[in-house]
Amino acid sequence: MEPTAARRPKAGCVASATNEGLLSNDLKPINKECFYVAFEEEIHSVIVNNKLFKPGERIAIGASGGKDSTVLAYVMSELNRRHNYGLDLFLLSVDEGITGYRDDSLETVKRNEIQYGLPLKVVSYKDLYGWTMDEIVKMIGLKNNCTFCGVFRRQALDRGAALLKVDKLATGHNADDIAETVLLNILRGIYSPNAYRGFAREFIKDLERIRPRAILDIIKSGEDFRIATTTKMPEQGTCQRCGYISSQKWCKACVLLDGLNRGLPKLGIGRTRGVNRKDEQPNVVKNIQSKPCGSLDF
Ligand SMILES: Nc1ncnc2c1ncn2[C@@H]1O[C@H](COP(=O)(O)OP(=O)(O)OP(=O)(O)O)[C@@H](O)[C@H]1O
Repeated sequence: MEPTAARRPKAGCVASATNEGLLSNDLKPINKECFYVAFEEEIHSVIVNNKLFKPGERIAIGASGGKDSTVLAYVMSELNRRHNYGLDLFLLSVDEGITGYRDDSLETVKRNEIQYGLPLKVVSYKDLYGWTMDEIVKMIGLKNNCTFCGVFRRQALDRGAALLKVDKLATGHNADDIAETVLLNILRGIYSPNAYRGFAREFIKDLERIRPRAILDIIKSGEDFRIATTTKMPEQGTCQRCGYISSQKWCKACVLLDGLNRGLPKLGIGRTRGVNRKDEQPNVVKNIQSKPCGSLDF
């Protein structure tokens, strides 16, 4: 997608989004230019029909420099202008401190800042937690570092959003990501946290190859789940340590950070549910009665 071109719907483009994908009104696959128009207008109708934003709101766009959030930043700024949403948009990036990876993609975000004229705020793990991911990997190795990365990123986005005083945060999570989360939540209920993560992604890709709509069907199934009225739901509160969102006394980020700072980084990893099982719980988790803050998968 050419990022700076302001694309206005063209008179000849009559394509629309259907359940079977993007088609022209004579049900032929659409060309590139009309695809862009249909794609953007489909997003516009989702925004309008679901009343996602109100005029005057401040919105942060989680900008990783990857393809999904780059498209999100482009489409949000374009639709805001085209349809006069009246939103104040910002780019929010988390620098995890991964040499050769995030430093490169942050360069893309800096280009987006200029191309779309959106103010950029970068928050770093080093500033927020005192550790870069490179330093964490040195301590814990390659096996469990994704837990730190995902949990810290989720909270870093909250913290960045608070610094920017935004009303909402938009992320570029796509249908594959949501379908994967639905499957993982089922597998976690049956097996254990983090089990089958790689399998779930591969399985979704295999299904998509056979039948692209399978992704949307999995999402629909997830939306249709009903939680038994007898199930006790976690209550949203704040972490007693850092003050950020948590359903437990300490949020997962503080549990992990505590382990890191004590030189025992594995303490906070793994299933922290069932705190009463002595054989399963490291001391730190028992002491602070920690349970997971929720699914923190990005
Ligand atoms: N370092 C980051 N800084 C800001 N936002 C992020 C960061 N990492 C992820 N996000 C947000 O979470 C979304 C999903 O991230 P994920 O890691 O699953 O990458 P992805 O699906 O490949 O998306 P992208 O192509 O945008 O990187 C991103 O689109 C972005 O909005």
